[in-house]
Amino acid sequence: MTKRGRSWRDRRRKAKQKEEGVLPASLMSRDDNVELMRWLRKNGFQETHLVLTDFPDTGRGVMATRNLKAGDCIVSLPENLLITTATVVNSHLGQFIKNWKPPLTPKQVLSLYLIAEKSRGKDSFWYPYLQTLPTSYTTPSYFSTAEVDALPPAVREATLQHRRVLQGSYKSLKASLHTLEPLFPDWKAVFTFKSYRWAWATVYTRSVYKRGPGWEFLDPSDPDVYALAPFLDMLNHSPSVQTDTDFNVNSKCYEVKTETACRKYSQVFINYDPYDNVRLLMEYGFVIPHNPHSVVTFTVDDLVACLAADRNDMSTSKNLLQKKRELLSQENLTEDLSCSAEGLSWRLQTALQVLCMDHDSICNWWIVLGQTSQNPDLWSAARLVAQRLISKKLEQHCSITQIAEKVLDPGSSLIGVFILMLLREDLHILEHSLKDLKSQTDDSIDK
Ligand SMILES: C[S@@+](CC[C@H](N)C(=O)[O-])C[C@H]1O[C@@H](n2cnc3c(N)ncnc32)[C@H](O)[C@@H]1O
Repeated sequence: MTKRGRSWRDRRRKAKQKEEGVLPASLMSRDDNVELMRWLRKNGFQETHLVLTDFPDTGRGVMATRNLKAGDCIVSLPENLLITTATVVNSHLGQFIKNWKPPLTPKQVLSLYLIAEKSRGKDSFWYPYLQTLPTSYTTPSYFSTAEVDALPPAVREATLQHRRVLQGSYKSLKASLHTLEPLFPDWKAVFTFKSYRWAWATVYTRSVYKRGPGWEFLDPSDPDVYALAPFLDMLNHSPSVQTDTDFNVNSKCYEVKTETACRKYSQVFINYDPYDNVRLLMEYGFVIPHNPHSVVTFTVDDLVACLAADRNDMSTSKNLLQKKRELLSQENLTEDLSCSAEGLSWRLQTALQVLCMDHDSICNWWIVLGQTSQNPDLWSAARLVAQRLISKKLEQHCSITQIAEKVLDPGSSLIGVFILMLLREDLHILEHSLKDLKSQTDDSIDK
């Protein structure tokens, strides 16, 4: 029998709880959470009707203890409980940050501060908060080699880029870490790449938007808009809710208002933004099943390759093709060429029709800006190319998914679960889009 890890057993238990309709487990009796709530209240956090809870499908989140209606302010966190660049500048680290060479970005400042405060243990004001933070994450810098290899090429590239940014960020600040020696005699052991990776992921996955004062000594290439917000950062994301989260300059509190009612004993979500699953995986380390914002994207080269597959197609002559490529980039039709559970995006349909035009009709290329029904012949040619495009992508995706299913063990890694979920969602989108195109073709033959 294969040995199953703790995360597998946890998920099994949660799945069983879900099947049995058992209430999710409250986390409020855990010492660290009791301490967190006590600390928050002592520092001006207003009582909420929310409790920390372990949910079967999302892990730790927040549950409503009464019905919440649209317009309710569900969290109000005073400014003194936010960690921003101002917190760091006004701390014992401030003078070091001001003199850092090369200048630090706001994300680097917050990451350094998190590591510094964590290393102070109970002496840190933030200790009750820091001890409730995850000790590791499921963002790209935590993917194993097998997990990176299992990704589709575009997502793999985004993962590697994410890692390069993190490594570059650590490398650039490393040169001046020794200046912290007066505060941290063991700075080499404290500010390691591993601790930086953790702090960086904490800032990435848990910050809310709050515009800072624009410190002249910070690198302006990264905007100063991040704030770590204890308790508020326990709220999970759902694409189907609407929330209004912002700093209220009158009350001097960071507030979350829900625009979506929530029933007592249900999980309270906020909406991070209308992100697709790739972006959620890259930035937050999770994916949403049936995410309405998920898309499979194509490049112009993908489209052209399918056009060229039809050797009789006059629309592929070299000069004409070049002209069409220029047209697409001039009209900003080279990006967001995608399909979703709703079918082909307007941009993909339009780009395909442009590519299917012949010499004579290309002068009037703008006719494709209307409905596809206005150019039935052109659209039926474009639809055939679209079918080839999607069949090809589906074939590639099937083999990527089959390999991933063999090499990834969702029983022992949550990252594996998310990667497989991402791949299967993409398969579903492609299958659905292909079916839709085929039935459109059948309908047009029947007419
Ligand atoms: C701001 S934190 C939310 C609280 C977090 N679940 C915790 O226990 O600390 C954001 C992280 O929560 C997780 N998360 C948020 N929404 C999720 C969802 N709908 N499903 C699964 N994980 C989610 C992801 O790991 C994400 O990086």
